[in-house]
Amino acid sequence: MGYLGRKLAVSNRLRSQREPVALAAGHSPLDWARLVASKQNLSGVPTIIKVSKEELAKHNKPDDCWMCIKGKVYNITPYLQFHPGGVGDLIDYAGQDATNKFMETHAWVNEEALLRNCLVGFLV
Ligand code: HEM
Repeated sequence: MGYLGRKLAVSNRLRSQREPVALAAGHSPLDWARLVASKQNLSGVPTIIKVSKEELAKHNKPDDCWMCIKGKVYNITPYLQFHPGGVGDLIDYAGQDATNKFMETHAWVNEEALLRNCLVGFLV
């Protein structure tokens, strides 16, 4: 099975087990893409920083939510309402390294591109 076939198989498996998530008006993937294209800094920090595990752990609330994926720490707060998988699943990983869960769920998702405006820095 090729890449797209695999993506479809995993995607269908996830969908068959879940109710589709209703995204609020103005929070479609296209709306998020527009925000990314605007190049607005959504990270909450003026410049990229080094983040310790302890610091990461402090940002564990919806209105102050950092998450590490593949060594990069992102401010997920602006993205929460846009996540096609819903807020609930995402918030479980607030202040944590979500790499394993992310890869299990949707290895095909390009988080570096989607979250480039949300980059806080690097986990050290
Ligand atoms: C913060 C980084 C994340 C980003 C940028 C992200 C992005 C996305 C995107 C773009 C989709 C749609 C994928 C597709 O249809 O092909 C999706 C779906 C999903 N995400 Fe995430 N995700 C993130 C983290 C997580 C985490 C940590 C979980 C934990 C469980 C999760 C759970 C899900 C689920 C279950 C779906 C499937 C929703 C469905 O098809 O009904 N995601 N995510």
